[in-house]
Amino acid sequence: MTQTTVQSLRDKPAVRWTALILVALTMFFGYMFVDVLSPLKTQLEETVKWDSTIFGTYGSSEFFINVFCGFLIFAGIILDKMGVRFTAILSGSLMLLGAIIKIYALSEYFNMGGIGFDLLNSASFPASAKLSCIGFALFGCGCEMGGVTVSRAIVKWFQGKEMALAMGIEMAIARLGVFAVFWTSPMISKHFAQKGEMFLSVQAPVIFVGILLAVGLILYIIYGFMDKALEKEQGAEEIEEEEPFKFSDLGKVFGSGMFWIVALLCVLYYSAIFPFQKYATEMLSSNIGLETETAAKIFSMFPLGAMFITPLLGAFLDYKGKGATMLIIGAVLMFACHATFAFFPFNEVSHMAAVTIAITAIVVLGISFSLVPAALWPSVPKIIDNKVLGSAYSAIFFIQNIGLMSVPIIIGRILDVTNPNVAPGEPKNYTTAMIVFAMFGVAAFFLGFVLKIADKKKGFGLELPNKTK
Ligand SMILES: C[C@H](NC(=O)[C@@H](N)CCCCN)C(=O)O
Repeated sequence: MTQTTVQSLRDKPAVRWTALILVALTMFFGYMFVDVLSPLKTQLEETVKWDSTIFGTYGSSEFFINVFCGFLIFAGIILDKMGVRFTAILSGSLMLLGAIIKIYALSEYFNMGGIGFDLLNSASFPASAKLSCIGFALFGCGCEMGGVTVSRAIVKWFQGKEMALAMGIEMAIARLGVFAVFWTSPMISKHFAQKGEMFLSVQAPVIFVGILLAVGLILYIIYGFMDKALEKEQGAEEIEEEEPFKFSDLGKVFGSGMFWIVALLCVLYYSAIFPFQKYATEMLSSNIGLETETAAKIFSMFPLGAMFITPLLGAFLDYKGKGATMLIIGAVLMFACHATFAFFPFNEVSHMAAVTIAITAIVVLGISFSLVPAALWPSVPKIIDNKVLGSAYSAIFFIQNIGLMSVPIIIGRILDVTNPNVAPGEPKNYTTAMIVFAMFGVAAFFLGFVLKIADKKKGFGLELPNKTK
């Protein structure tokens, strides 16, 4: 006699992996948009007169609303109250709205005195930059909200199944987005620059990724139908999710010493990664004398390496442990890369040697960027009570966003101060800026040690494997 069991949608691998691909693709487009202008810093300087301070402020603006209005905390509440479907579509819409504003800000029409130009323009801060910041800030709300929502969606579909693998793959797909944009953005820009279309040379890459964000919103809507079908089938209460957000949870989270060590380690480490991405292309062309397109291609090896190694290191952590050690090694490697760009005399060696050393340093940073995220995020459940895990993650993101917001401004200011007589588009001295990035590595290294010692004393099991035999 054969027995037939009714399979839930979650039990069908093809269905749950389709759900993952739908939400991960939107994050892929989101991460592309985050860095769409990063390889074009020099062109922005020449075309729309953004000096390094302005560029830094623009880079920071992604996090303005998340930090100053505490939007990330509200995002958690919205997610709890309205659910994954609504929040996913809201975050996708915010990302698209931000993109449309940025596309308008970089248009020839606007910059030639179009609607809103006179209202926003000032000698010290061009209207194109102000409006781009507004667009990027709205986009940033959607992107960070999307990040939290996607994690929740993965829990919904994968809890009790391949959840860590699904999270690793989602992160890898996001890294692929950064890789893709460091290739496509300079290529599109060059195409229009060669035709003498200066505004389009910075606007067209944004239009391209803006269209992808519209596709991303459609994917979120399609995901919404799958989400609804799952809820209808099982009933929302049957799906084990994290506890709903409560303000009192924040007290418990902020009262934990271990939370502060991890949150500070996170802000220090990520402050030397995402803000560095914004300056890396110009730093490479300045240090080694490369064209923008070539410098961006070299830098694209960073997210690509991280994409392949992160899931492997996640698996290593699952079976062998050594989470705190991985954080320490990651910080050392990050310091080594930034210190190389700060101190190595690239102009005193052959071009070939300079390029080889630069590529090696970038690959080392890629390994570091695999070690730290692979070890950091899965460490949080070991030190924080499961009941307040959702609040802990949003609190860590909030603290991290403060660093991601401040550092690009600081680096931009440093570049302008240390390069007083450098004309727009000319190579810059990046030594001081790179020393600052390297110092974040030193601080993260010490915090990694503090974490390891605290773990040894209190027995959180950060060095132990996740999987029990
Ligand atoms: C998972 C982690 N993402 C984050 O930390 C985000 N809060 C920051 C993303 C910055 C770009 N918007 C990661 O990507 O490792």
